[in-house]
Amino acid sequence: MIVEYLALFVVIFLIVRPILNKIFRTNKLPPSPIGLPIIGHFHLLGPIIHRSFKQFTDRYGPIISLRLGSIPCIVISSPELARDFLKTNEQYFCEHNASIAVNRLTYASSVAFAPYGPYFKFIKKLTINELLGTRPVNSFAALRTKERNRFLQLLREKSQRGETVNLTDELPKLSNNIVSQMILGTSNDGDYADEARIVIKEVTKVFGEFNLSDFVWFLKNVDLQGIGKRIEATFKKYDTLLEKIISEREELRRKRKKMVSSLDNNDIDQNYENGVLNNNNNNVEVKDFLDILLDNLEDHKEDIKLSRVHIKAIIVDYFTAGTDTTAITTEWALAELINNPKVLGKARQEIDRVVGKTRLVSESDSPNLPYIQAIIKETLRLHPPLPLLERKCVKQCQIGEYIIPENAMLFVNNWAMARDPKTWESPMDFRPERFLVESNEGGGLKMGPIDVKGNNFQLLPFGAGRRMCPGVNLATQMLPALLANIIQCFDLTVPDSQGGDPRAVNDLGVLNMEEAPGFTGPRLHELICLPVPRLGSPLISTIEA
Ligand code: HEM
Repeated sequence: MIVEYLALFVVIFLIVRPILNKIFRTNKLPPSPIGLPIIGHFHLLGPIIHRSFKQFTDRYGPIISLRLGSIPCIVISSPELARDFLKTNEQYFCEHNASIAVNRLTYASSVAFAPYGPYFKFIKKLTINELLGTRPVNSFAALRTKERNRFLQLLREKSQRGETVNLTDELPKLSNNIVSQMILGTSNDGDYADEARIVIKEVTKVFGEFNLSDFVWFLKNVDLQGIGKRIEATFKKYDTLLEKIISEREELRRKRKKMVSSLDNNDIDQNYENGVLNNNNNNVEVKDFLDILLDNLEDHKEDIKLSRVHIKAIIVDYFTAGTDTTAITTEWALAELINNPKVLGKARQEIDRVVGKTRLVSESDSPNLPYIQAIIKETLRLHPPLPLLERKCVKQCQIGEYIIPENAMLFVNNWAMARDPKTWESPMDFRPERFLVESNEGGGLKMGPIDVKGNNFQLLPFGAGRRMCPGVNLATQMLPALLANIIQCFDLTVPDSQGGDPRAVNDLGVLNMEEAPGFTGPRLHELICLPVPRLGSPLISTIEA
């Protein structure tokens, strides 16, 4: 009997509460589907969270509130709301929300999840000056060319042997080689690459999972989904790897110091040129980002003193943030081009007209290749590598008619915004032309006003404002040239037997474009292609790594 009364009470409470809220406006939260006690709206979420959020948005409008366990969440899905939250009220949403997985896997010292305070500002400045600002990104152009050429060579070898290439596996290797050499130096060319990539894959997977322990307070220490166990296993693997990388570097630095102290002042002047030490074995050592971090650790000259744990966390941050995002963008772009041969044809026409057929496209050609750039933008629109921007409300605030509670999670649904016909004409079509406008100078097309840097809030693949992605320069330099090189040199044909996955491609040779669950919106099916040199392209024999 008591159970029946209790059930009746819960049902009445669930029905009456929203009505009372509406009448008395007691909580002024945005509209919300009916939730359950304790778990809130968890039971309504499917495996791909941004899809579930879009279904709620289609029903309740562009701003909704949810409760995931005990955590209030706000989901927004329009450029106007994105501007309200990320620009007009940016001070309330300038932090990322750190989950249990993030805290453990980044030693609770991640820059990406740090509060917007002195530590974050110090590392951001250091990163822009030494790694990801325009100057350092330009200074690594030769490294990127070398890695792109290696990738093209791989495609050439595969094509000569008549073998397929698994792009889902190979593209992250390329991006990880670039990011890891930018951080750890070119002498580490591939030393840790395989181990690092496996670990990064595991880290990004765990980051993307909704862990009940994050949301239901009494499950905080209960590992119902087994995620905690996987976090620990992943942590052990990469902590060992990072210790190895840092210890080897410390040993090398000790040797370098010894060598310098054995030189007299004249020798030092002769051996050091522009901050570069030549150790007489033609072995020139340039300070890389890891050296700069270790300088801070050893010298303690800066206001912010880094610890070994900070350094490990920073490496994890940049490895994970920079690898999958760029690889997945290239993979989706190639898949879209395979499914849209007209777009591919126009892209090639542009390359042949601007660059010709006797040399490879280089990064410096990008400004003259607006159609290629528009393909990258269109890919980032339809397949944003971070389908959900996640922020945390650091202080209760009022936005429009709604009160946003402190510690609420904010989700900006990039994926849903790209599919809104109010913002985009025929949103589901892959149409790079939407980003181009007529050029006054001699006809033709040029880039239109919508950029990827969040300035007009229609397109937010890199986020916006103070917590916007610092890798945007690197990604926008790297992606157009890589895509252009691949399509300049090869036709990618899709064999029916996509690694034995019958659903990856249909009878007409059209690729299945479904996504898998995950932090970075990966493709459900691997992209496996047979590279065939473009007819008569003499370029392929000239590729040098
Ligand atoms: C296509 C490539 C990439 C995309 C689409 C992308 C996207 C994003 C997004 C959406 C955010 C969150 C921004 C926000 O909250 O407003 C972010 C943050 C971040 N990204 Fe990227 N990213 C890419 C490449 C990179 C690369 C190459 C690196 C570095 C090597 C990088 C490092 C970071 C870091 C450190 C953060 C945290 C920033 C902070 O907390 O302020 N990203 N990225």
